[in-house]
Amino acid sequence: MDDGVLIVTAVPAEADAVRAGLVGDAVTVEPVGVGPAAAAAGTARLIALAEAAGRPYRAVLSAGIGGGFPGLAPVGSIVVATRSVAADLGAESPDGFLTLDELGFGATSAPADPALLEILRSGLPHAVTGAVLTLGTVTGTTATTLALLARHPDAVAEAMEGYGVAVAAAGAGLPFAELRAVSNPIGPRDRSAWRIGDAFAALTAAATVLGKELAG
Ligand SMILES: O=C(O)c1cccc(C(=O)CC[C@H]2O[C@@H](n3cnc4c(=O)[nH]cnc43)[C@H](O)[C@@H]2O)c1
Repeated sequence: MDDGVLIVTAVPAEADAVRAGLVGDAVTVEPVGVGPAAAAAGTARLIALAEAAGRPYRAVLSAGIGGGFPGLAPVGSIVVATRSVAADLGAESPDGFLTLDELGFGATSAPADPALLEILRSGLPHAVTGAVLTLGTVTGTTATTLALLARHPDAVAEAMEGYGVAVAAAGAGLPFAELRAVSNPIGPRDRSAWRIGDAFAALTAAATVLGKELAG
């Protein structure tokens, strides 16, 4: 017997929004904290606890709100990640940013599991798909927005946890995917432009569909 699918969010309000769309107990939703370190540590702990209880998860999703790149992922839209990228993990140099891969220390891009990605895309046909960047610092200037897009032309959104959840899932040999509801445009910081309620509503609607797709 397995414990189904684990959906990891950053904060309790995101977990509540996801749970509000779910029926049954095939999906477990847990908040583990903001940022990639909390996400990796919290996810690894939840996976280990489930394994120790003899009810291992069969897949792990990172879900929550996120920023959308203007013109690519509008506020209120749902984003399905083709890959989750640790976009600020590396080194600055006079010639530009060097990724961890370029430094020879490992991969900074975690691709979505192909089967999970197909489930998300077919269940959410209106979702925007593309790379979702994981950042330790929320982008707040046009310069950083443009630099990120130049380094990652396939990026459509950013958040703070996906890559961390992916590392924990990979460590346990579990399939991984990331889903985001866009709460704000990426760019010059304007907290008044955040539409967190709209994003939570989109998250609940997406969970309603996914609960059925993931239960099988
Ligand atoms: O308003 C602030 O100053 C502020 C600073 C840091 C984080 C927050 C959050 O509310 C983030 C919580 C959660 O939301 C995700 N998120 C949402 N929008 C973005 C974004 O544009 N860039 C990165 N992350 C974003 C993130 O995954 C956090 O867990 C508020």
